[in-house]
Amino acid sequence: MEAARPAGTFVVVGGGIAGVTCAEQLAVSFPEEDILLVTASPVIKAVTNFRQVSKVLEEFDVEEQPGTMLESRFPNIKVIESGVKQLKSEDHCIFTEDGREFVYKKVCLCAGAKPKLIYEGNPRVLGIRDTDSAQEFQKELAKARRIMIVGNGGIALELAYEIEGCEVVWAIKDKAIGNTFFDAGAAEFLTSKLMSEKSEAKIAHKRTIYTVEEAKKETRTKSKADYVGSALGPDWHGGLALKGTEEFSHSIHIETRCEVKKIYLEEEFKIMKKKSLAFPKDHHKSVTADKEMWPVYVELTNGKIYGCDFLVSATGVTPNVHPFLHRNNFALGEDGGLRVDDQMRTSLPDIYAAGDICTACWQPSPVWQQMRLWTQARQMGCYAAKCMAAASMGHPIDMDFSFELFAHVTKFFNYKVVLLGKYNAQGLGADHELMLRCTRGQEYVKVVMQNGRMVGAVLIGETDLEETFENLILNQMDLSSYGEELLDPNIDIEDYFD
Ligand SMILES: Cc1cc2nc3c(=O)[nH]c(=O)nc-3n(C[C@H](O)[C@H](O)[C@H](O)COP(=O)(O)OP(=O)(O)OC[C@H]3O[C@@H](n4cnc5c(N)ncnc54)[C@H](O)[C@@H]3O)c2cc1C
Ligand SMILES: NC(=O)c1ccc[n+]([C@@H]2O[C@H](COP(=O)([O-])OP(=O)(O)OC[C@H]3O[C@@H](n4cnc5c(N)ncnc54)[C@H](O)[C@@H]3O)[C@@H](O)[C@H]2O)c1
Repeated sequence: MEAARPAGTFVVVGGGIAGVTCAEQLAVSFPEEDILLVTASPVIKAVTNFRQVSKVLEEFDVEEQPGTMLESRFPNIKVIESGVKQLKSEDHCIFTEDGREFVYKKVCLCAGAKPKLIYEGNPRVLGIRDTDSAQEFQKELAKARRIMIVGNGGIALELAYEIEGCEVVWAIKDKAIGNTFFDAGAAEFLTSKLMSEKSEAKIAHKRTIYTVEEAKKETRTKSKADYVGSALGPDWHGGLALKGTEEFSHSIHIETRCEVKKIYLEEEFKIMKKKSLAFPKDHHKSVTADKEMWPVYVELTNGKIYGCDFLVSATGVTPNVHPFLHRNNFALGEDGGLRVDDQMRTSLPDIYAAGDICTACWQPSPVWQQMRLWTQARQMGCYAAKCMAAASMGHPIDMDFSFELFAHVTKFFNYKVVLLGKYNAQGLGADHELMLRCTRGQEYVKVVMQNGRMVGAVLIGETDLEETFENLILNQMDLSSYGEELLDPNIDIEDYFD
């Protein structure tokens, strides 16, 4: 006898970009059905002003909104504001913090990720993930004279450029800045901008819009404070004054090829009688001992010790799988995310996952890789909903086109940055060539070539090359005969390949 089809609704867990996009798409696919969006955060993230810049590049704004706004846009979505504390996969149900139980026929887990902090729990170590943690950081920065940033990815890059009025010691494991996005050449291009005084007319670029009044946030209960809110995204710092106590605009010192060896709070440090270093204002002068006392001291693996007001750990994220693991034997990826296949299914029946929580385990296109980014959260959320709908109707669907080519557009140091395909020659071994074009202070163009074909590119500045390069990577045209002309600024490459 055929097993009875489980009753229940479509449920989505998480009110970040992945969850909201998934719920919206389900609401469109099943206008007659109720879609439940269960989220621990008091606000949801909505994608607005979506622009398809080219075939795969997309840009959009993000608004933090109360759940009721989503409900009014999609009358068949119901937002439940409570964290999921348990998932019973065998019974097809979830239990929320406020004591409710919801039975699902299919559920998509979109609970995001948490910052992977070094020295988690130390009161002088901060991480940045959601609006609350960003505001906490801003509050501490407003009292600070010197901070240390540890990590070399997106958050560290943004902070290093944005912070004013505070000395910043930036400690990185690598030899150049921004290792998750750039090679040493691009890093050098950006470092020169970082080290020169920031332009006075700093262009305002605030894209994240916060529409929820402070009052609403203050009504959060203590138990909810244990949950992380949705991750911040493009221009998260646009509305925050990232300023320390001092009057200078920018003061940064980079310590390369080192990690944090140990952290000492002030009292501990005094007893040890070790020496800390003064902030190296002039790189040509020899380093001197610091005469000031600081709330925390950071000893680096290169032997140097710096005192500071606090340390920001911008050291990546871990998928937020913990609330769902109890008695559920999920297959996990190497990075700890829920493994999903090409239909966004986890290893357990009727459970899908999308966004930062999941690890893409399908055979990817040769020029796509997963990165925990805003754009991928939206694409995965949307595609997961389509897969859930297709499975309900009994047929799988083809992989969405957005997974054909990795494409990310962002802004670092006020430059537009476009990353395409294997932009850092990821996984290509020695079997590739790089071509470069660089005009200091203006643009940096790097293409990654393999067997005469373009497989990746980094475009910094207003290069206008993204669409053409995207096409060249997608159509894998043999470009061997063009040689270096490919990057010749005197040739209009768009006309060339028309
Ligand atoms: C400071 C910062 C800057 C960034 N900048 C960029 C950028 O410029 N460009 C870019 O592409 N990406 C950026 N990112 C990354 C991007 O924000 C994330 O990849 C993306 O938002 C992930 O979306 P998500 O929906 O998967 O997860 P999240 O946004 O983390 O949402 C998870 C949701 O699940 C909820 N939740 C958690 N646990 C539970 C539970 N047990 N029960 C119910 N609900 C739960 C949370 O409250 C939240 O609503 C940035 C990230 C940070 C932290
Ligand atoms: N503009 C953007 O696209 C943008 C901006 C900010 C954040 N983000 C995203 O938000 C998420 C969080 O950002 P993030 O900067 O924390 O993560 P990230 O993954 O971008 O970078 C983490 C960095 O920390 C370093 N690191 C890891 N462990 C370390 C340790 N123990 N000691 C020293 N360094 C260590 C890594 O080498 C890496 O440089 C990421 O998914 C990131 O892609 C994107």
